[in-house]
Amino acid sequence: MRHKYYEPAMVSGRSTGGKIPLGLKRKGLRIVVTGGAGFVGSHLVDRLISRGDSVIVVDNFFTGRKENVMHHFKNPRFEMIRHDVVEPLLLEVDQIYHLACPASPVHYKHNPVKTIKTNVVGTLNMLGLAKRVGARFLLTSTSEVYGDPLQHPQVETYWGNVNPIGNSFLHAPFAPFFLYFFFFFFLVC
Ligand SMILES: O=C(O)[C@H]1O[C@H](OP(=O)(O)OP(=O)(O)OC[C@H]2O[C@@H](n3ccc(=O)[nH]c3=O)[C@H](O)[C@@H]2O)[C@H](O)[C@@H](O)[C@@H]1O
Repeated sequence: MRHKYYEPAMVSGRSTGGKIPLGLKRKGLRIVVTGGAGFVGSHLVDRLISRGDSVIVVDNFFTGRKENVMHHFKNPRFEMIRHDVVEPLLLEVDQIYHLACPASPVHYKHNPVKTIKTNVVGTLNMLGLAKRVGARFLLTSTSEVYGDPLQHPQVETYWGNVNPIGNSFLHAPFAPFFLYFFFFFFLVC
């Protein structure tokens, strides 16, 4: 009986957690990072590039800055698109990290209707892309979903101190449920 030998996938000296057959290098993924020119997004891009993935940043530069990612400009595994996620976008990718959103109160209150569109329509567009190309999807949210937390810092097991019937209903994390609702509605009706 032949045995397959596996080793942890190592890229840049770091284990990626998955297992690949001995002797084979981990294949780089094609990843889109919306909001990748922002604070959190640009650090995520650094990490993805350093582990060998190809990254497409999609950002409308509402608060993000090219300077945050310009050190990757000459890297053939890096691309950047000025695009508002409220408009649909078709890209062939393996994974989607969806971070595009005005983050601080002064920005998300600047145009509340546009903020809701970004969170709901933008997230639906990115979920639609994920469904079309079979990509894995990660949605980032905000500590605001904890409401006025009773515990600091908030650990993963803490469910927050929030009234779920309030404005939070319109937060982007609920968009997947809207999507399921619409699919169900159109399939059944
Ligand atoms: O903690 C949080 O609440 C926020 O944390 C991060 O936000 P952060 O990186 O701190 O904020 P920015 O540096 O402003 O990054 C947001 C990025 O999204 C982009 N963006 C914003 C709005 C928009 O409509 N489209 C869009 O691409 C901005 O230009 C920017 O590059 C996440 O990116 C947000 O999704 C999250 O809401």
